[in-house]
Amino acid sequence: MALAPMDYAGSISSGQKYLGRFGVPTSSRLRWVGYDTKSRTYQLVARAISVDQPQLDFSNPDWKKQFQEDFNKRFSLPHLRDVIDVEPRPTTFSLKSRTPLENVNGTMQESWNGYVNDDDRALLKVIKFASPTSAGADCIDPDCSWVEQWVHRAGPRKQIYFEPQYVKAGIVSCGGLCPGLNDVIRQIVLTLEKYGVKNIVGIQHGFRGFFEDHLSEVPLSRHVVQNINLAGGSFLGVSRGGANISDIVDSIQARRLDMLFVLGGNGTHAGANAIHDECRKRKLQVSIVCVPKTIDNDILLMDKTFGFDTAVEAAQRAINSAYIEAHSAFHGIGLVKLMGRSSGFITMQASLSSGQVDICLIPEVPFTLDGPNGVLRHLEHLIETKGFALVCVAEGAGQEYFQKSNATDASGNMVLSDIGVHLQQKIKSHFKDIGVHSDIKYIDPTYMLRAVRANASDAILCTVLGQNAVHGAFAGFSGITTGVCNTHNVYLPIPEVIKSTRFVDPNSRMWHRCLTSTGQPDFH
Ligand SMILES: Nc1ncnc2c1ncn2[C@@H]1O[C@H](COP(=O)(O)OP(=O)(O)OP(=O)(O)O)[C@@H](O)[C@H]1O
Ligand SMILES: O=P(O)(O)OC[C@H]1O[C@](O)(CO)[C@@H](O)[C@@H]1O
Ligand SMILES: [Mg+2]
Repeated sequence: MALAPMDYAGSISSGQKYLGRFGVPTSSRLRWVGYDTKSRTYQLVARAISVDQPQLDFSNPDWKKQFQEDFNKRFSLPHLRDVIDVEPRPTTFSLKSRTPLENVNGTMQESWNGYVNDDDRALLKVIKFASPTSAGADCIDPDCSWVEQWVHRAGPRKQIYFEPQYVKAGIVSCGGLCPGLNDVIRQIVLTLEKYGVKNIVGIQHGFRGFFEDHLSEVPLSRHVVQNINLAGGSFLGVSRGGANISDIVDSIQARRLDMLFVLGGNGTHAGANAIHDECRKRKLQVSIVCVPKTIDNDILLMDKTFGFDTAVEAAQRAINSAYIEAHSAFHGIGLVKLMGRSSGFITMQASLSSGQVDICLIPEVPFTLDGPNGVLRHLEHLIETKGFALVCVAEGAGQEYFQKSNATDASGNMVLSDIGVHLQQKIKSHFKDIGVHSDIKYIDPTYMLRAVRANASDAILCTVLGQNAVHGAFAGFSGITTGVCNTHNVYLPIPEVIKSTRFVDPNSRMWHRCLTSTGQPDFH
C-alpha cells in the first residue's frame, strides 16, 4: 500500500496518526510510514509480517500455527537440490583443531561437532510486547501475542554440494562504496581456499564486469588479497546500473562459474535474486550468495550491516568540526548533512554518538521549517538561550520541500535534492528577516564517510559475513543472503530482506533516545 507524497500532511511522526488521518485501518501491523525513494511515495511498512501476507483470521484458534507454517515456508532457504540432482559429499572445510574425540567408554570416535546443523535455528524476534502501544512494538495480532519466528543459522555444514578442486567462484561488488568491502572480498577468498578452491576470480565494477569487454576477470588468491583490507574502497571496483539479467547469466555460463558472491545493497540483492531465478530456470548448478553492503543500514531484519559503524564514526569528525565552528562563532549555527537516502540511521546514531547535536532531522520524521513549531523557531530559541546550535540532517530528509523531479541514477535510484543547501539558505534568510545576527557553517562530508577503511568492529563483522557466505554456497544454498539477527549469524532468502527498505521507527526506543539527547521538540 502506498500513498502519494502530496497526500501527506507534512507534520507526522507517527504512522498511526497518519494512517487514521487518511482513513487507512490503523492495525498494529501497519504502524508507520517512510519515504521510498524508488517509488517516490510514503510507504506503509508492515513490520512483523508484510502487507502481502495472507490475511489471518485471529478468531481461528489455529492462526498461530497457520502463521508459523507460512513463515517457515517464506524463510526456508532455496537449495540447488530443489531443481537439480546433486549429491552431498563430506566437507573439505576442516577445522584445524580437529582431533578424534574420546567416548565415555574410552573408544575414539571420528566425529567433530564444530559444524552447523541444517536444522539449527535462531529466533528472529526476542521481545514479548505486552501491547501494540509498547515502544517499538512489532505485533502480528491485535493482542500482540508471542509468536516464535525462527530463521536458519549460518555456518559451515558437514556435507557440501561442490567438489572444491573443480569449483570456479566469482566475486562482484555493486552499488556505492562501503567501508569493509575489501575485508569481505578477502575473507571470501581465504575461506574458499580453505575448502580447497583454486579458481577464484573477481568481476570488475559491479554487474557491468559481466558483459563489458574491457573489464577482464581478476584472478584472486590469498596472496593477492592479503593486504587489501588495509585500504578503503573496493579492490574490484563498483558501479551502478547495467544489470541485464539474461546477459549476466549467459556470462556466468560462459565463464563456467559455480558460485557467485554478490556484495551490495537493496538493488544488488534484487539483481542477485533475479540472477538466481534465471539460473534456476536454466537448471544451472550455480550458487548465488549475497553479502549485504550498505552504510545506510537499510536492509530489513538485520541488526546492522557492515560499514555502518565506520560511517557513524567517520561522521564524528564532521559533527565535531561543525560544533567547534558554531560554538566559537557569535550566534554560530553548525549544519552537517550525512548520507542516508531513505533511512536516517547514520544521522540518528551519529547525533546520539556525538552528544552535541541540538536538532536531528531524518527522512522518516517529517518536519516543518516555518511557524511556531518549526525548526527555524527552535533555532531562534537555541541562539537566545545557549548562543549557538548544531543541526544534523540526513540527505533524504525534507524532500517534500522540493519540486518533484524525475531524475534517477543509472540504477534507477531517485536523485535527491540538496536538503543541506536548502536548510543553509532558509536559516540564513530567516535570521536576516528577523534581524538577528547568525553565522552558519555548513559541512557536507558525504563521501568521506564511506571511502574510509573499516573500523575494528566492522572488520570483524565483515570476517564473519564473508566466511558465512562461502559456507552457504558450499552447503548448496542459492538466492540467499547472510546477516546478523539478534546477535546471531543467519541465512535469509533474498526476497524477505528486499520487501522494503528498513527505516528508523519513529516509535522506537532509539529514536526516543535521540530526541531525549538533542532535546528537540516535535517540529509540527
Ligand atoms: N530491481 C532490480 N532488479 C535487478 N537489478 C537491480 C535492481 N535494482 C538495482 N539493480 C542493479 O543492482 C546494482 C546495484 O544497485 P544500486 O545502485 O541501487 O545499489 P545498491 O545495491 O542498492 O547499493 P547502495 O546501497 O549503494 O545503493 C546495479 O547494477 C543495478 O542495475
Ligand atoms: O553518489 P553515489 O555513489 O550514487 O552514492 C550515494 C548514495 O549511496 C548511499 O550511501 C547508499 O549506499 C546513499 O546514502 C547515497 O545517497
Ligand atoms: Mg540502492
